[in-house]
Order: sequence, then structure tokens, then C-alpha cells
Amino acid sequence: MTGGRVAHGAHQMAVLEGVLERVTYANEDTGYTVAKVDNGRGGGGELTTVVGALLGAQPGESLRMRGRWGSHPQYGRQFIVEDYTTVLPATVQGVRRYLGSGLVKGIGPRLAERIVEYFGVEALDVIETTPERLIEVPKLGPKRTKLIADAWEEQKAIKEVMVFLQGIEISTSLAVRIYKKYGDDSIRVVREEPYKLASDVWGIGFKTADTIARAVGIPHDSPQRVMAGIQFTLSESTSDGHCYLPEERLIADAVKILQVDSGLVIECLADLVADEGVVSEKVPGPDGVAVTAIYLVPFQRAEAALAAQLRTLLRHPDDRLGAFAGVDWDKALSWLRTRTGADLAPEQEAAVRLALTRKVAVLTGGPGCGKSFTVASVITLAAAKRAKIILAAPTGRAAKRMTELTGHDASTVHRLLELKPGGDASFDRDRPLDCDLLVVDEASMLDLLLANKLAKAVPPGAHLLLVGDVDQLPSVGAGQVLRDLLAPVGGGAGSDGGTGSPDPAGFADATGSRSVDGGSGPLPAASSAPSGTTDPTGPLSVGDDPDPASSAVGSSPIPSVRLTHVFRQAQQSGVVVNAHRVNRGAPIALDGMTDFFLFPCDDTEETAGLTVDVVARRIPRKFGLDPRRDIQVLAPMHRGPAGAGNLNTQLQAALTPPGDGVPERRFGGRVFRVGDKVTQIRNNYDKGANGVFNGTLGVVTGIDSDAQELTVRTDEDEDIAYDFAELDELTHAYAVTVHRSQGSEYPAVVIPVTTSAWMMLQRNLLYTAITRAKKLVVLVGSRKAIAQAVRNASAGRRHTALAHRLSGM
Ligand SMILES: Nc1ncnc2c1ncn2[C@@H]1O[C@H](COP(=O)(O)OP(=O)(O)OP(=O)(O)O)[C@@H](O)[C@H]1O
Repeated sequence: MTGGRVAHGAHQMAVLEGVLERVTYANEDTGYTVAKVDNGRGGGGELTTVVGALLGAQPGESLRMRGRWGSHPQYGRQFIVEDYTTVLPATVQGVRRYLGSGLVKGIGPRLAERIVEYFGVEALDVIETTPERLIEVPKLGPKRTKLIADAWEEQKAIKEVMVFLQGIEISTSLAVRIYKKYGDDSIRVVREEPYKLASDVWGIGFKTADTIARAVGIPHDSPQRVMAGIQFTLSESTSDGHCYLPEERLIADAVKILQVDSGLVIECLADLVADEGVVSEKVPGPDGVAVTAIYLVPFQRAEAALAAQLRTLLRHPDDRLGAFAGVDWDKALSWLRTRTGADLAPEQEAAVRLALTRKVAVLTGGPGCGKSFTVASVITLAAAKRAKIILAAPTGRAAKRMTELTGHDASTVHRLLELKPGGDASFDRDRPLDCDLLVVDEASMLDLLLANKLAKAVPPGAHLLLVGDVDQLPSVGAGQVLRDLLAPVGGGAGSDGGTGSPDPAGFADATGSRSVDGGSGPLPAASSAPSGTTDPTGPLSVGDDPDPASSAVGSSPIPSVRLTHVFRQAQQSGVVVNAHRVNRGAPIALDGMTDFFLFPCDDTEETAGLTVDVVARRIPRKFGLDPRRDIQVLAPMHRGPAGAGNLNTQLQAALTPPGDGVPERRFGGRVFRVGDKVTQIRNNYDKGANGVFNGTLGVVTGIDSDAQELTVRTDEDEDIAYDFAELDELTHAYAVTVHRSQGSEYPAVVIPVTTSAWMMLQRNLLYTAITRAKKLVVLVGSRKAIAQAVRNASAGRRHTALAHRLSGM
């Protein structure tokens, strides 16, 4: 079959068969691939160049490609592939390559060699019809024989589905996923309900489902298509951070995406609302005028539930930190001073009191303002009262940092709640967490869905303290929870500082053996209540703050404090100073800085090259930092010459180049090598002890072609195995986008800023990037672009109604 016959058909369509020898280039976005095929011509191993959509084909596979011959001005004669199928090879050489390519789990190149040596060209036949004979191969044990037989059976079952799916141009890895999801029902689902794939199968979105639907003959204006398209439009908008879309905007966007009449969209939208496929609700829009908001169901439920739960928590009559209701704060704080060795600033003091006396509270502030110090103080006081404390953060890195700063164990929110595939959590309203105080750091990263799950799991009577910097980029997922919690209602000024009247009760001794019963004392938190309130748990709408020290966040329904004072130590840091300058719109200061640099460069491509040089040579030389471990490139965008994608390619070439004995594995347009810095790009609940989550960083430590596995040692020191077919869950992480870096800190941060990223040049983006650095920031790029970013404070507004729902509390 690999005889290299070339048959010319009508319209110059030709068929080429041969073994895929190697992939020269593959664009993972478009699937465009350039590869070399051995079609048996020229004897001396001369290879034919083929180009086209070959994504998913692996070296070693025998391909039957349809297409036409063409000629490239530079590369000469080549075969342009229209479509292809995988065929079984018929020569010893082909069988060896096929078996050794990793297609069959349990067989790697060496074992393939041995099997083919023994059975010759019959090897595939033997595996197919009498797999038990494999045991005849020297040193092949019964266990391995069985493994191979099973893997082959699975392959066979998948094959029929594959043939069908490949016929409609679905890549092998997607076909495997479709098969895993629906099994023998796969062909029916694909034929009759292709849009179901978009919601059921990771890696298939509306666009792919739409292509499949077209291929199986679903009409362009079928209601199935339009409804799926409306939901897709909403789900796209949630990726932009919106929780809902105003009806008119949804219709306009859906018309554009679907290319159908608005009348049809309006009709199908009405049906969707009636079928509860989406929720329609009147809410106040950005300028206060009511709009009809259309939500995907989970987002509307989450928004309503989160507001309701915060209200329940805030108002609940029980108080698990009731001891603090009657505490003598002077005593408590002076005791605290003996433990920490420093006085709290007045605004920090206000925050500490708020956290311990109000059941829901928010602490915000920029770098160097002492958020961590304040949190540590809250924890120290609560621990002295033997409170059960839980600490968590949205990312593993943030949790690790919280542990370091407080000396108490912190976990990720995902692990804390034991989130499972599909999004269910072990802990929720029916089975709340066992704690008196839950502190969540980096709360700006909490998206609506996660915040809702978190709030649900807080036991009534416990305290929830959310800590974060509201000026950071909002969460990657939909919503802007922290910002909404701080949103002022009405025109009221001042935040509430939670100041309380002194209580005669003394603070617990250092051992915490004596607990203070505050039940009979006045409730300090009520200080900000409108006078005359009788609600023992304090008011829900907070009035002016009598404490001048805490700066105004505005009168939000959720008690909050914003720290504004930058501590002296932090003022020495160029990173902190410039973060604050950027945040208030002042130009970046470089004079005399020893930890903040700019390498000016106006050309985008040169900026990329310079960035690589800074990471691979300049910083390591001057600061002795390790380019992989200590330095992180944070790019405003993924695309473009100075985007994270291209920088990853260049940084990989500089830091982890190909070499003899460096194992590698190609997937799509990427090559993974041992030593590569990588990151997980989806939540996978099946991996590791408790799942591996989007954003987890790691290093590739092994590539095993027999087991068809690549191993990654994560930042959390866990070894995670990836089947070769799962490598689309990983991407290189030498450079990541600023959005992906949220909640992480790195010793050194390098930020390429070019005018070509103009759309992304926003103040909170640059601010977020700078604040990720612990010791060193190097900007590379255009002064103009940097100035533009600093000026542009118009952070895109997100459509959410959480603030509105909270204001109704
Ligand atoms: N009350 C205080 N008295 C003296 N120094 C303080 C006080 N509070 C904070 N600091 C110091 O100021 C610096 C910044 O504090 P911290 O790290 O807590 O702030 P932060 O940058 O806001 O925290 P994070 O960004 O981790 O939330 C630290 O060196 C800290 O020790």
C-alpha cells in the first residue's frame, strides 16, 4: 500500500499514499501542516513534501491523501492535501513504523522492532486475529500481551467511528474524545444532534459543531442551529467576562455569528426563554436604565444565589467569632503588638476589627499597603480565641504564598471545596466547611461561579473575609465579584471601618485558653449602623464611617476597608512605587531604580528578540536569576510577534533547544521537550490527587514513547502524567498572558509592551503585570505604548447585576 502509486482523477484530483515521516511545520490554529512523506519513490529514501490540513496525523502512520500536485516557488514540487485517511501499512518497514508510532498503547519503538522482527509483515494480522500469539515474541510477558490486545480492541471500536468522523474532517484527537463521551452512540449524536457536541465535549465549540452540522446536512436556518448559536453567543460573552448580555446586543451579535435573519433569532430566543435554555430578566443597565438581560442559566442562578447567600451570612443571628463582639480592643491590639512587633496603622486596625466582628467583609488595597500583615493579624487574633480558621486562594501559587506569609496552611479554593468534574463541590450548603473564619486571598480572581460555590460552603455564623486588590484585572471567568461587592449604593460616602465601642472584657491571654463571652456586651460592628437599629447582627446598609483612617471605598452593602498607606519598606521598592504610579495614572519612574528597568524598542519583532535576550542572558548575568524558575515573561496578548505564543517559541528555542538525547513529542503546532516550562490550560478533575487546574505551572520531566505519556512536575511538586492525546491541555509557559498570571508572583517579571497590542494597553493590565513581580520588573518595548497603557483607565465594563442584587439587600 505504500507503493507510492499516484492516481490522477477528475479535475486533477490525485491520490497519494505513503508513510508520514516527519512534520516540518504545523499551525495549531489553522491545522495547516507541512510534512514529509515516504511514498516509496526514489528508493534512497527521498521524501515527498505534502501540505494541508493534516493535524492529528502522527509520524509513522500510513496515509491515503487526496489532493493535487502543485509547485511552490521556493520549496518546489509538493502535494496539496484536501483530505486524508489513515490506512494500515503493508510493508515490514511500514508495519514497524506504524506499530512504533505510539498509536497502540503499550507498544513503543523498541517493542515494535521486536514484534516485527518476529512476525514480519504479518504482525498486524497477528495482533488483529490472534493477539495471544504475541507472547511468542521473546521477552514479551502475558501482562503486556493483554494490554496490547485490549488497546487494539479499543482501536478497532474507535476505528469505525473514526472513519466516519475523518470523513467530515474531524481530527483524530477530537474523534477519540467524541468516542469516549458517546461510545457506540457517537455516530448518531454527530449525525442528529451535532450541536450537543459543543456543550458535551471539551475542545469542540460551536464553530466546530457547526462545521460538523453542515457536513451532516443540518440546514443553516434550523432552529437547532439558531438556538445553539444564541447560547454560543452568550457563552462567548462570558469568556469576555459578561454575566449577561442586554437583549438587543445579544440579538445583534447572534445575527452576526449565525448569518441569519434577526426575525429568526428573536423567534428562537423566545423559544429558548420559554424552554428555560436561557433566562430573561429586567435589571438596571450600566447607566441605571433598565435593560432586558439574557443570561445563560447557570450565571443567573449563581448571581442570585451569591447575593442571597451573602445576605444570609451577614445577617445570621449566630456568630462563631462571638468572642470578639465584646472584646477590649485596646488590650487585644496591644497583645497583638507583642506578637507581631508592630503597631497596626489605623486603617489596618479598622480592617482587623471589621473582619472579626462582621460576618462578611472585604479588605482591599495596593501592593505594600500591608494587606498580608493585616490578614496575619486577623489570623493571630482569631487563633488566640481558638477559632477554626481556613485559608484559601484561587490559585496554587497564591495559596502557597499565603501559607508562607501567615504560617498557616492555605489551599486553593478548588481543593478546599473539593470541586468535581461538572463543577459540583463536596462542600456546599448541605455540607458546609467546618470553620469559624474563612479568609480568601486574591479575591479579585474569584469569578461569579466560583464565588457562589465558595459562599455556599461557608457555615452560617462563620466569618468570610475576602482580601484582594480591586484594581487588578478582574477574574478570567465571568463577573467582577470583588468590584461588585465594593460598588457603592446610592451616593453615600465612606466605607465602614467596623469600629466598635470598647468592651470591658479583657482580651484572651496568649495561650487563648480563656474565651471571652461577648454575648452580653454591645456589638461593636454595629457602630456604622444607622442609629437606633435593633438588628443585633448589625445593619445591612452601612452608613458613614466614623473612622477617618480607612479610606472611602463608598457605601457598599458589604462591609469593607481599603488600605491606602504604603509602608516605608515598600516605598523603597521601584516595583511598588511604579505599581502605585501606574494605578493613579502617573508616568513610570525609572531614575535611580535598581529593580525597575526599561529597554526601549519601537519595533515589535525586535522587541520579541530583545525580550528573549533579556530573559536568557541579561537578567541571569546581572542578577543571577534562573531564566526558567525565576523569570516570567508576561505578555499583554497571546497573538503577534511579541505575543505570548511567539515568545514561547523563541524562548523555547533559546532555553530548551532540540538536542541529541532530549526526548520530545509533537502535538499540533507545538513540540514538548523534557525541560520545557509548561502550564495546564483547563481544569481537569481526573488528574493528580485532587485534579489539575487551569494555570498550574510545571516542568516536563519525562516523555515515554512506550507508555505514550509525558510527565510534568507541577509547581505543587506533584508528578502528573499526560497521555499523548491529552497534550492539548498543556501549553508552554515561558511567556504567559498577563490575564493568566493573575494570582501568581514571580521573582522577576519581563513585560514586552508594543503599540501593536494597542487594544490591550490598559492601566489595570500593566498594573497587574507589574504587581506580579517580587524583586524585579523589566519592561521591553515602546515608551509610547507604555504611556498609552498608563493613560487608558477605561477598563472594559462587564455586564453583571451582582451589585444591583446586593443593593436590594
Ligand atoms: N503595621 C505595620 N507596621 C510596620 N510595617 C508594616 C505594617 N504593615 C505592613 N508592614 C510592612 O509593609 C510591607 C508591605 O506589607 P504587606 O506585604 O503586608 O502588604 P501588601 O503588599 O499589601 O500585601 P499583599 O500584596 O501580600 O496583600 C511589608 O514589609 C510589611 O512588613
